[in-house]
Amino acid sequence: MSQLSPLDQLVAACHWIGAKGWAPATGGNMSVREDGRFCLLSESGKDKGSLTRDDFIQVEIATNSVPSGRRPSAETGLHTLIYRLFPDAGAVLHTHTVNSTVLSRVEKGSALRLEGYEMQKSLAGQRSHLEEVAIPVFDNDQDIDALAQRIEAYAAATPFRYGFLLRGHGLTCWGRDVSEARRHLEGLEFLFECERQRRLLEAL
Ligand SMILES: CSCCC(=O)C(=O)COP(=O)(O)O
Ligand SMILES: [Zn+2]
Repeated sequence: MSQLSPLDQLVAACHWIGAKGWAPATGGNMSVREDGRFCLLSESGKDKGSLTRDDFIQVEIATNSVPSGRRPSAETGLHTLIYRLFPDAGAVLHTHTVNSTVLSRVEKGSALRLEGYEMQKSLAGQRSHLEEVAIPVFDNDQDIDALAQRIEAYAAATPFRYGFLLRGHGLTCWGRDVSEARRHLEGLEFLFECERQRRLLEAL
């Protein structure tokens, strides 16, 4: 059990993500739920690998309103959507990795289907490599409200867990707390690397 506060755990996760090279330039954004009403979101335009506690901004989950008047992530609407859709979600991590950027473009369908990998068990509730894990892939959009509406409509028809890919953009994933969100990010990123290698080798 970590002695760090959830925000300090999130700051540590951001540094870890930065060290992995998973949030190049100013890419990526991260948040943690405070309670049923508010979350704390990374400030827009910063290097997410060097964030401190002061770089997180309180946002109202229901309305996206920002009491401080500061500028949280441009993708705030995706984080708040996740907190509304998944009441158990306690932290959200969005990264721009090469694997998630490329695979989401190569995959032309509406989901990346992972099957046959022991590491699927890094995802909460997965018990066997024989089960399929479907990670939805949504076309990217600069209109975050429109994108959030598309994701919400998809989720109503096709329930999913863990995260989603934005085509040519990256992965957004979550967990019940920062620790689980980190595990899901690391597990999914490993699975994406495997899937990229498998597709490359099987094309030979
Ligand atoms: C070069 S990053 C483009 C914007 C983006 O996709 C991202 O994740 C970072 O945006 P933010 O407003 O959260 O800094
Ligand atoms: Zn992004």
